[in-house]
Amino acid sequence: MTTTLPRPSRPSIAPPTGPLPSLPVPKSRSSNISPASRTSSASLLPSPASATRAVSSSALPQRPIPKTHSNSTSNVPTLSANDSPAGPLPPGKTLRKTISIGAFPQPPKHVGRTASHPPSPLSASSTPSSDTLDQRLSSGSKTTPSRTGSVRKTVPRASAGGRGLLAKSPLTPPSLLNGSGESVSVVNTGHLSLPSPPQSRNSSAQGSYATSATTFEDIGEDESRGRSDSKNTADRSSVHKDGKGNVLVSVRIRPEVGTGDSKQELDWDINGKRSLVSYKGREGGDYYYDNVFDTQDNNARVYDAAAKRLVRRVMEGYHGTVFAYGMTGTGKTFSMQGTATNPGVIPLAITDIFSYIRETPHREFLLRVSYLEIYNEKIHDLLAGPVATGLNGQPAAQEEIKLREDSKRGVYATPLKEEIVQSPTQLLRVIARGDNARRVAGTQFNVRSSRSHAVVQIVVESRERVPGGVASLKESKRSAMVPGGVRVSTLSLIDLAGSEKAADNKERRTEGSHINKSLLTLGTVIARLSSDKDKSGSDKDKASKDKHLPYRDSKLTRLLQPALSGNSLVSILCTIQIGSSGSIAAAHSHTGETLNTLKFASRAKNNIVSHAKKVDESLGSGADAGSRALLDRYRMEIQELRKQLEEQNRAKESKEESKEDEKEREKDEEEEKVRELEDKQRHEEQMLEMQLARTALKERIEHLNRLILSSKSLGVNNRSFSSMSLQNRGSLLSNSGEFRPISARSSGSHATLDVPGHPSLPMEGSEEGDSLGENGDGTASQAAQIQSLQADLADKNRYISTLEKRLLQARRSSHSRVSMTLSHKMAGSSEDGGLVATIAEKDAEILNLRAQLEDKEKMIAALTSAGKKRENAHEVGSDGSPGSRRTSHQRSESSSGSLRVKGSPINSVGLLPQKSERDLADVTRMLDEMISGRVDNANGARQSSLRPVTEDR
Ligand SMILES: Nc1ncnc2c1ncn2[C@@H]1O[C@H](COP(=O)(O)OP(=O)(O)OP(=O)(O)O)[C@@H](O)[C@H]1O
Repeated sequence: MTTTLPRPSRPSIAPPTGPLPSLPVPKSRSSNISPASRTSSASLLPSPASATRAVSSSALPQRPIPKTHSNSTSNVPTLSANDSPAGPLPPGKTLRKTISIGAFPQPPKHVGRTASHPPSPLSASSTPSSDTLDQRLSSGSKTTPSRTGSVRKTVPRASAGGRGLLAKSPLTPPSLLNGSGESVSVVNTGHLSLPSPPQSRNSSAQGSYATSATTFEDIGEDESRGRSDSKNTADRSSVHKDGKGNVLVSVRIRPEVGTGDSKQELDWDINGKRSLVSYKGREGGDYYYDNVFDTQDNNARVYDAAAKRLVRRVMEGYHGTVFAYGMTGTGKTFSMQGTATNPGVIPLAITDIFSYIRETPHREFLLRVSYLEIYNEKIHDLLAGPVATGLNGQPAAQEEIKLREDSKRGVYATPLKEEIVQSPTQLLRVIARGDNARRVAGTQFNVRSSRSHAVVQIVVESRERVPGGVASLKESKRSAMVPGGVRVSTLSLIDLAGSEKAADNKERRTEGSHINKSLLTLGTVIARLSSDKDKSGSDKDKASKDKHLPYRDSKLTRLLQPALSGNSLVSILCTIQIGSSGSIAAAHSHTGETLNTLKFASRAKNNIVSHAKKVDESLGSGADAGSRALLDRYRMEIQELRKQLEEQNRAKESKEESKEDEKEREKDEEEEKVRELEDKQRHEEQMLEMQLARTALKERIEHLNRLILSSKSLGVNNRSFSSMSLQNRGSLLSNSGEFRPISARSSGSHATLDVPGHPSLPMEGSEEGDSLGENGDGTASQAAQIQSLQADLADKNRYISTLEKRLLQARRSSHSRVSMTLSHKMAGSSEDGGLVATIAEKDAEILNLRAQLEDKEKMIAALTSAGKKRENAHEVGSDGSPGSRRTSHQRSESSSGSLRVKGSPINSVGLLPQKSERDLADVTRMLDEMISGRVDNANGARQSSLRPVTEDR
């Protein structure tokens, strides 16, 4: 099984808690109310129609007084023995002397019925006990020797009669199904509030349904338990053979209203225990039926004996039909619907249906209900709701409901609304709604006479549940297998309109003629069933027989065709009224009608042959969608929906996956952005660092340039002095012309960057105490200068290497992090170009600095060698030449003199030997060239290197 269909509310053991259907006001409708005005029928206030009826009812005595119809031109079907299509019956002869009994319920032996203690509607079944049956069967006589249990002896008339009429009086409690909102009382009675008939109504295995598991194929067995005499054994065999056991006929006598102690009543003998009705008057005789209910029997007993078993069979898969037949006002509606305190066949069947469902956990059920009426030979849907009003204020034309026939469904009305119901309360509400819409009117004989035949159809679909619990249910769902087919059976509960004499009112007369005509057709069909039954043995014959039967003469017989022709289990409840509380004429009329009803019942019992079989379980597949059981269609729909759900789930999952992907992508993008931001920040930091480094470098270069320029300017202006300048490098010439050795380092101090390890330099213009040297001849000063220059050089070297390192770092990080990351995005951008250019500049700067460094190293080397040579020369001079020790003044003079005489500076001084002088001159020249050349280069480079930086800024 692939699906689990909605189950009727299982915990219905508890009383229904919801509000019960709003019940209609009695007499709220009349036949002169058009279908369009049906809506008003639900009103709780008396309607004009009810007022009309009130008048008509008040015009009548408390109980309708039948008129004398001796010379009436009535069109009532008078199915007397003489004019019966079945042929005349001999006077005084019963139509049926032996009966087919107990086809439906088998009475529990312990349950008996006593006249003084009418059974409670909730008590166990009170069908006649087997003793009674035995007694009845053993009598076998036309006359009834014993009057035990007869109406005369046992009926407390006043109370019974009072109950009868009051039920339909506007002041009396309304009918259970069409009363006026007696929901509380309904609940209080317990009939509907305890939807657990197994306990309350003894439908359990211990009760009257001890054989509930049997089917109608078991009927022979059931019957054999209820009969013992040979006569009935013979009858039983015939019953079993021809299927008459599937037809149950019961007669119910309505209690009298008023005193009712008329002579007519004395002519009747009602023996419920023997299921016998005896009439001693003209055309009298004994009439045996399956059940005879006397005036004390309540609806529960009627249901238990006449319908309960049939209802159970329907639940097991048989079609079943229960209908009430009888003269107007005899209690058909009372028996079918009942009252709040005395629920009838319909509500009791509903309770039993749900009890059965509760007791059958291995099957699942689906119930749908429809409710129609045949009024003036037209079918109306009682569940269709109010008829819409057209533009002209007239009721809109409704599609006519027609009867159709197919092999699967038999005869059915279409289009007809079907409602799926899931609880007894819901089903009762639906039926109450239909009752509200049904046409009723006050007549001479019944203040609330049904003017139509009403048909409630409950379709029961059921199928086996999946055995093995949830696991196998899942398994079968997966394989889309259905464990069993769907069984569809129908329970038809029919309240016929009563046959009646011609009414004064024209409308009533029209209605009456239609009612009577259809009832006459019904009688005719049933009578002909009897005449044809011997001729038709086979199915083929049956079909040809059906053709000759006038089913189509009326809508009622057409609708009942499947039941009457044997496809259904049938239970007929005939209602009669034997007394007369009116005039003698009325009593006569009653007697005639009662006898007609009794004859109809006997013919039905004798003639209707039912071969009802359990319906086949259809697997649903193959059949067209329309004819498929709803349970099947639901299963397929559920499968389809489940498939859709799975697809939706899959789509949702993939959507969620892609959503997650997108989220991840977004996350990645965010991370990328953060990374880029960090890179950018780092880049900016590096740029700042580089700029700082560049500034420092620039200043350092300026400083160095200043130093170099001062040396150069000295060397360039006076070549001879340049040699001195080598000695006094870094010294400044005082205004007075005296040499005042000043540390060259001091001039650059202001520009010195705070380079780690760089010695702090003295302020510009400060003097060094030992600037003249310890000898005062400049030798020491030169050495000091050399030292100072060396220290300076070391500083520069360190600084340059620091700068180099930082530049290298900057370049690396720029290349790796910034340029690499951004190059693909910002390829060709001006910033990138600028960066590359900056790096190139830095490289050039480094190269320049390196070159300067080299120069300086060379200078130092030259100075060092010059210093050494001078020392040597000095040593030579001091060996023998006086005046070798000169004042600084003299030296300066000679120097200046040598400077002045370009090309022979040393000669002019004449202090150094020739070779040494030449060497020194070479060195000096070389230094001059180097300095001038390098400084020019450095200046050019500086300017070029500074330019972009300035531009950058
Ligand atoms: N067994 C009964 N016990 C008490 N009252 C009864 C019984 N049978 C019928 N009555 C009362 O008799 C009146 C007529 O009954 P009901 O309307 O059921 O007759 P009917 O056969 O349906 O008539 P119609 O064919 O005109 O519709 C109602 O007031 C009903 O309460």
